[in-house]
This record gives sequence, structure tokens and C-alpha cells, in this order.
Amino acid sequence: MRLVVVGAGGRMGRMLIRAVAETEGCILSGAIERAGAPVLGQDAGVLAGLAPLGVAVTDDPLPVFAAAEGVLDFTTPAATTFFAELAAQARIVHVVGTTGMEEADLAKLAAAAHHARIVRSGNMSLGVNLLAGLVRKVSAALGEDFDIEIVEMHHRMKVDAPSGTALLLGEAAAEGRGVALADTRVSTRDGHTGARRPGDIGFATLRGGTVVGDHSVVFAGAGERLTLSHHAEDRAIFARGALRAAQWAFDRPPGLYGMADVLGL
Ligand SMILES: NC(=O)C1=CN([C@@H]2O[C@H](COP(=O)(O)OP(=O)(O)OC[C@H]3O[C@@H](n4cnc5c(N)ncnc54)[C@H](OP(=O)(O)O)[C@@H]3O)[C@@H](O)[C@H]2O)C=CC1
Ligand SMILES: O=C(O)C1=N[C@H](C(=O)O)C[C@H](O)C1
Repeated sequence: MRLVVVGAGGRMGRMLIRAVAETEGCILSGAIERAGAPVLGQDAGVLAGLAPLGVAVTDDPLPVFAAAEGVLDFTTPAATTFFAELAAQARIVHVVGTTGMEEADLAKLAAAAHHARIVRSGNMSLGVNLLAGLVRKVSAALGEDFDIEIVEMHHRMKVDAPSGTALLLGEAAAEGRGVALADTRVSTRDGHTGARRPGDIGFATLRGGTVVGDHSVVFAGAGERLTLSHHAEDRAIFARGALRAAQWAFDRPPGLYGMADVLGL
């Protein structure tokens, strides 16, 4: 499968280039960065710490998308909605790992999915997607007597909060209870907040150092507490998930899919 990495110079972009090079049946056919990026013109393999791959980083996606079968996109919401339109025009697979997307961005992805095969997830790792299934079950079993709080920690460079993973886990918890996350979500607490409202799903965000991604879902009841956690130690887990998603989507009809579809969960 001929794959393009967009945001090739980023933390995930470089990891994705390595993952494509290591995956049987996949070949890097293009690497895109934004106009003016210092890595333009560099060989993508060298950029990712590998031997040269003969693919120069470019800021012109049109000819690159036209010659590809899929695009791996861990960039920004603005870049992802732009690439979604191009991927739909080129009728190629679009794997979206970008987080921090607003309702309007998601509506654009849904529109593009009429023509493209899009797989989007706030976390592409196997472990987190299994955890989401467990959270849904535990949330349904415990009910509202147990307060749900989601705690996440990431590296100091992360720009969005709560993380895409925390929101994914929050959605799973809300589904388990049969409520909408939008009605129960509490993402900030500061000052005299008053007592916790029954049924709220709380989020707490920590940022610092080089943490790849830690998430815990705490179910706090009267006299006991249950905590389900995932610790990402290496960004390779997300890149491997993205490759799996691209290969899975290759012969699917157009639509918007998630990692639960890819993993058969
Ligand atoms: N779903 C998942 O499993 C995971 C999701 N993520 C998400 O992926 C995203 C990226 O994370 P990370 O790699 O750490 O961030 P980085 O900032 O390291 O990488 C993003 C890259 O995208 C580039 N970029 C921005 N705009 C454009 C554009 N218009 N065209 C081409 N390239 C562009 C940036 O360039 P520049 O810096 O020059 O602006 C940068 O190189 C985040 O939203 C993060 O939360 C991360 C890990 C796992
Ligand atoms: O920005 C990151 O680094 C990560 N982002 C994703 C998120 O927002 O949950 C996935 C992972 O936790 C790393």
C-alpha cells in the first residue's frame, strides 16, 4: 500500500515514517510538511533516523495524494480538515490521529467520509481501545453511585486538553451509563466550585516533561475506589495502530470508522 505521511517532521510524523518502512506490504510514497517548514527537501528516511528512502519532504500535497493509496495524518485540526478534502477527492484512505478537533472540524470529516475511507481515533493503540471497552462495562455495572474522574498526563509540548484519549474514555464511560458526555463533562475546577454534582464525569489534565501518555479512569464510591489505567511508553504503539487502520480500510467502502472497527472490538 502506497502511503503518505503528513506532518512528516513532527513527533508522530517521524515515528510513522519508521513504521511504514518497517511494515511489510507498505511503502512510503510521499512526505508532506507545511510551507516554510525547515525540513522541506530533506529525505524522509533520514528525517526519521533511517537510511535514505528516496522520498523528499514537500509542501505540495496534490501530486503526492494523486499517486497514493492512503494518508497517515497526525497534525492539527486545521491541517486535517484540509487534507480530508484532498483525500476525498483522490478517493484514498485517510487515517486521522489528530486530536483537539471541534464539532465543526468533525462535521467536515463526516462530509469527506461520503467519498473517502476515514479511520479516526483519539488513540490508535491496542491497549487504550481495549481499556475503553472495560470502562464502558465497569461504568454500566457500577452506575451513578460511583463518581467517575479521568486523569491524564502528557509531555510539556502537548497543545490540546483534555487529551483525545481522555475524551474517548469519557465517551465510553458515558455510554456505559446511557448518558451524553456533553451533558455530564466537567473539564475545569477552580475556586469555590461547590460539591460534586452526581453523575458528572470529571477530567484532570497534567502536563510536563516527556511523558508519552498516561490515562487513568477512577471510579470512586463510598468506601472503595477502582482505577483502570494505561501507560504509553513508546509512540510506536500509535504508529503501529495507524498502519493497521490503513491496511484494514484499504478495501472497505467509504465511511467514517474508528479503531474499534479496525480491531473488531
Ligand atoms: N490518535 C493517536 O493515537 C495519537 C494522536 N496524537 C495527536 O497527533 C497530533 C500530532 O502530535 P505530535 O506529532 O506530537 O505533534 P507535532 O507538533 O510534533 O507534529 C505535528 C506536525 O504537523 C505539522 N503540520 C502542521 N500543519 C501542517 C500542514 N498544514 N501541513 C503539513 N504539516 C503540518 C507540524 O509542523 P509545524 O510544527 O512546523 O507547525 C508538525 O510537524 C496531535 O493532535 C496529537 O494529540 C499523537 C499521538 C498519538
Ligand atoms: O499529543 C500526544 O502526544 C498524544 N495525543 C493523543 C491524545 O490526545 O490522547 C494520544 C496520546 O495520548 C499521545
